[in-house]
Order: sequence, then structure tokens, then C-alpha cells
Amino acid sequence: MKIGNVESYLNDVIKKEGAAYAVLIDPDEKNYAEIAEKVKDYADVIIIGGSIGICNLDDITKDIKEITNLPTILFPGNVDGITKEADALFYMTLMNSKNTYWAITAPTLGCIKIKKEGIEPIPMAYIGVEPIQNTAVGYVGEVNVIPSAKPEIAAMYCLSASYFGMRWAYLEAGSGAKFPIDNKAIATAKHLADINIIVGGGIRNPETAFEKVIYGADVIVTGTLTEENPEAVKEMRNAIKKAGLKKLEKLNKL
Ligand SMILES: CC(C)=CCC/C(C)=C/CC/C(C)=C/CC/C(C)=C/COP(=O)(O)OP(=O)(O)O
Ligand SMILES: O=P(O)(O)OC[C@@H](O)CO
Ligand SMILES: [Mg+2]
Repeated sequence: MKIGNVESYLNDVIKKEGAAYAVLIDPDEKNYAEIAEKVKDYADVIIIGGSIGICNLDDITKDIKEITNLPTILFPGNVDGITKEADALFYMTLMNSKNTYWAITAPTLGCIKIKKEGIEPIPMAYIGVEPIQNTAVGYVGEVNVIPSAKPEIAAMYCLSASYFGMRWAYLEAGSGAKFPIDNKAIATAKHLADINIIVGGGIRNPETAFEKVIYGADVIVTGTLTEENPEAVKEMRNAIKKAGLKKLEKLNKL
């Protein structure tokens, strides 16, 4: 499947700056407009989605696009998480769900609408790692949790996803997770698989974001932090871009 505009844009950001910063906005958040306004100069892309309930997704996505003027990617928690107002959508399989609904049925039920509305699908493997079991997505998605002490299992899912032809893998600790994805899981995945790695869940300060990029994350996602303190976005961006450049310098020396 051809690479579309939003995916190319993300690839360019990663190529030039070493890493991209995605801010997750839950459409169920009452202050979504305020978050969008505060993050618009610092995020590279806005992702829109939630595990539970979706209200007015069309209008909210339209508003977020108008306020930020940034590319928007839907992050659907189910088949109702699709709107033509968005530029793109993570066409995702929750690879390690115990329920085939989340692994393949939900994306399949959504595929015709995505095509008809002309939304750009970005093929993505969604992989749930400890402590996702304590978060909404772990519960809703019936995740067969990968222990954080077994980073090689997360990396194997990334390699498997790349063999399936997917171009993106999202290592997810869960929104509001007590701790983020283990550095070793990121490094092992990056070493093993030719795939872009998105890391999210429990990233709450610039030091953590910096470290995740150095270990191999191509995209860092924050949701809870930017909901609670949207001003933090500036420092987060600085850390992500600083780590990105450091990573590029290291690669150029090899
Ligand atoms: C591609 C299509 C049409 C559907 C895919 C549907 C799949 C596979 C869903 C996976 C399971 C799932 C529930 C994912 C939700 C991911 C998401 C948007 C998480 C955002 O965080 P929340 O869990 O809403 O966080 P809060 O609890 O903080 O609100
Ligand atoms: O809310 P946080 O913990 O930043 O997690 C963001 C994202 O990974 C959730 O899908
Ligand atoms: Mg939510």
C-alpha cells in the first residue's frame, strides 16, 4: 500500500529531526480546544482518540484542525472512532489482544468507511506492554500483557509486524500508566525490526521522553501530561528534538 501525505510528512520529520512529537487529544476531554491551542506550536502532529465513548467526533476533529493547523491522525478505540474530518488514521491491529475482535474484526469493520471517506490509513501494529493491564485500553482491548521484564517479546511483535508489511509499531504502556515502556524493549525492537516505533503511555517529563528517543523511539506520544498541563509541551518538544539530533549525529558517525 502506497505511503500517503501524513505518513510521508512524519517520515520527513523523523529523517530530519531524529524523532517526532505527537500529542494525543481525547475527544471526550471537555477542554480539548484549550489543549489544542496550547500545543499547536510544539507538536508535530495531533492524534485523536479514546478507549471509552466518543462524542461529536466530527465537530471536535474539525475544531482541532482549525485551531492547530497540524495534521490529524485518528487513533480509534473502536469502529466509531472514524471521521472524514481527519487527515489520516492509524489502521491498527491490537496484535496481542486475547480477542480477535480487537486484533482483526474491528479494523475490518471500519475499512470501507475509511476508504469511502478518503482518510489516509497508516498501517500500525498496536502492542500492549505492562502496566497496560491497569489502564482503560488494557481492560477494553483484553490485552495479553507483555511483561516489562521480557523486552524481547515486545521486540518480536515489532519484527512480526514488519514481516506483515506494517510500517509502524506502537509500544503502549497505556494512558496514565504508572511507568512507561522499558528502554530495553525499545532498543531491542529497533535493533531487530525495520519499522518506525511509536512509544506512549506514562511519559510525564522531558527526561523520560529524551531517554526513550535515545533508545530508539521515532515518535513520542503524550496524552495525560498535555491534558493536565498543556504548558509542558514546550519542554517536551525541546527534549524530544535534542535527543533526536543526538541520535542522528550518532548514526551519521557510523
Ligand atoms: C482501525 C479501526 C477502525 C479500529 C481499531 C480498533 C482497535 C484495534 C482498538 C484497540 C483497542 C483500544 C481500546 C484502543 C484505544 C486506544 C486509545 C485511543 C487510547 C487512548 O487512551 P485512553 O485509553 O482513552 O485513555 P484515558 O483512559 O486516559 O482516557
Ligand atoms: O496519557 P499518556 O500516559 O501520556 O499515554 C498516551 C498514549 O500512549 C495513550 O494511548
Ligand atoms: Mg481517553
